[in-house]
Amino acid sequence: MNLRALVGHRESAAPAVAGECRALVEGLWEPTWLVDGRSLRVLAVNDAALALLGRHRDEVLEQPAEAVLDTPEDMAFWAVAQQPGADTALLSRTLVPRPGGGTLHLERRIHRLQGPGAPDAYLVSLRDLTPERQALEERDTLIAELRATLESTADGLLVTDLQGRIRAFNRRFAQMWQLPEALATGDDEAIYAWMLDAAAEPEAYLRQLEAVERGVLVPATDRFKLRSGRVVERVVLTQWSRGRPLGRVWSFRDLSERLAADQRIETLATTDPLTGVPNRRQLTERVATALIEVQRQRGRIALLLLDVDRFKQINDSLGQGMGDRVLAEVCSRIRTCLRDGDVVGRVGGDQFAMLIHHAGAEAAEHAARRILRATEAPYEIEGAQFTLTCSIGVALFPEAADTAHDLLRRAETAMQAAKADGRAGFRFHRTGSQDDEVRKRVRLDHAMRQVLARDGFRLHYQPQVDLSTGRVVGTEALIRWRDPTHGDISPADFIPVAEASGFIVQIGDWVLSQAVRQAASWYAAGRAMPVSVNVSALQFQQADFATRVSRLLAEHRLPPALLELELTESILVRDAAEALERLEALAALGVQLAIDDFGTGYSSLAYLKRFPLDALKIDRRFVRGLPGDESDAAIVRAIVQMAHALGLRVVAEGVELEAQRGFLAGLGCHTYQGFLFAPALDAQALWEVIEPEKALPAA
Ligand SMILES: Nc1nc2c(ncn2[C@@H]2O[C@@H]3COP(=O)(O)O[C@H]4[C@@H](O)[C@H](n5cnc6c(=O)[nH]c(N)nc65)O[C@@H]4COP(=O)(O)O[C@H]3[C@H]2O)c(=O)[nH]1
Repeated sequence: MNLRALVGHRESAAPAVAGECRALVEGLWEPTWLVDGRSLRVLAVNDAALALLGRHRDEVLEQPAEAVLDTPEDMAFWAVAQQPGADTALLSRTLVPRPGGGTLHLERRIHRLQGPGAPDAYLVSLRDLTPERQALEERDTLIAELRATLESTADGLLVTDLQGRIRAFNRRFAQMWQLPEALATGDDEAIYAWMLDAAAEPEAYLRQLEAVERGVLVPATDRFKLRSGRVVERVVLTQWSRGRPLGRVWSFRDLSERLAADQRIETLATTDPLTGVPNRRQLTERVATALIEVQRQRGRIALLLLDVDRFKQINDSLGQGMGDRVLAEVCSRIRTCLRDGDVVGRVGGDQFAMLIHHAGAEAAEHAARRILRATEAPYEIEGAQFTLTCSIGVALFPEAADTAHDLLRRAETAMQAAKADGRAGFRFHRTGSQDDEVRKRVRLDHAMRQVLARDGFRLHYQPQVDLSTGRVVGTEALIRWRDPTHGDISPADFIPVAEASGFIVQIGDWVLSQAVRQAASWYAAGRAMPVSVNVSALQFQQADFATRVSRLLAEHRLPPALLELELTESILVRDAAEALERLEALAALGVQLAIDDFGTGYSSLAYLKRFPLDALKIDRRFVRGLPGDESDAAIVRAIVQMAHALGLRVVAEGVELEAQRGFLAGLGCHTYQGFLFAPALDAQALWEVIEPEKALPAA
């Protein structure tokens, strides 16, 4: 409907026009009224205006214009409206009381209708801004609430659009990434570069990021480490609006404390707080894991259970604090006796369990003896000096049991048996056949002691022959034991028993003095014939070993160069620093030092260079396959080359065939010994080989 056209009629037919104007105003959506231009009285007003302002039609119709809206601004407008040059229009916002309470935010427009045919009237219309204002206020509140939520979370949050442009991040994010103040308002690239630089492994970080970006809409979670050492979990979620992805929310959570706490809980749950070693629970688990592994490889393990004898007395007499110190010391001594990979755990008040890998009866026995020796050495704690003993029970897998729980129980029973046996010792958990074996070893050990006491051992000497000249240039002393009933007993059988029981020290002493005496007597007879003597680890470890050697040489007036000591590789590896000291003392005496059974142990160039050695003996296991076995040939060739490079003499053992001799000579090996030339002979027979013309002088 055309307002102007309609209102234009009023001039010609005033009452009809007033009615039309009213109808026109009534028909408008907006709250509107019409004010007569001359009288400034309200001509017409629509229901929308009356409802909004809470007025009744009769209150305003024909009334002065300000009867509808009486704000100061409106009143001022109408007051001067008749004056020449006065404003003909007004547009502004205003506040009026809402009928029934509250305030209305209005935009009011007064507009004088002008132009040909237009009635002389003012059209006043209102726009209710209240809902818009409310929406704005609500949005501001919502934003404030969201911001507060963003800031109140413990996670670092970063909001980006789909192109990765940063839209917002919270303070925690800036803290977590240690974002400098200047960067916080910096450009996106600088922030991203900073983040990349803060990652402990930038390459991996980038790869993870790319993976996240590829899967735009898929929620992703990953973890990475910062250079500060902190571990961060990242969760990426897509932001949606009306079914369309808008961007992503990256939340970063610092897991370091949680992981450390988990670790602490795990440690508390699995370790013994006093000694720091695994507790019973963890030890049992470790045994169970080892069993699975060992079963697969058909291997063996030994479980030793140690109980400190009469620990209650220690606790009662020295106090519980000291008792704890003693247990800690016992534990640390046990640890020194174990190899890497073996495990000690505290499984009870004064009980420790040791898991020994790859150990059969012999190795377990060695370990038990080592541990007993270590724990029985004198203690000095806070000025108190004392000694203690321990009892050990040994259970072997697969003989004794095949579960961790049973193995522990068997070790415990064996430990109880050791206690019942008088303490300060060890016992195996026994099956019948093991019993037999141990009985045999005990008998052998006993017999050995008696043989030594009545001087029943003999030494034989195996000639060592120069490969280039064919002359005998040395001998190896080998112990012999002939039992009246059992005949010859091989050193390969009784030496390990003597080593396990410690009796090897006495046997070794005897061999050494016997060999020195023999070499001295050959020397006195005009034959400088070097003698090599096997030295066991335990013997070598005696603190006064070098002194004893020196005393023997002096006593028999043997030039030190005529005595060679054969040591096994394990001696050098076990306690390298101490071994070096002892070897240097021996080298200083002038005796020769050789590594026996070279290649079977822990061959390492490092120790060959470090120790003052003179010779290497190639183990006869490598000589056996010569010259046909390629791997033996390669090993022997490598050993000879290495010895040449280090300026060491090489002696090949166990040469039985001419072809072996020829091969070794071809390689430049210096000497050999073996049945090809002669087995170990008694001194008389050897003399006949080396000095057929001369009679043997008495040893
Ligand atoms: N198949 C074969 N064997 C040969 C040949 N030539 C020599 N043999 C044997 O090889 C062994 C060499 O001694 P070993 O490697 O030091 O190995 C020795 C050594 O480890 C130990 N042993 C012997 N006597 C002593 C000793 O006085 N003290 C110490 N600590 N250990 C000793 O007992 C091991 C065995 O000694 P034995 O039975 O005397 O065995 C000796 C010797 O008789 C050969 O051509 N073929």
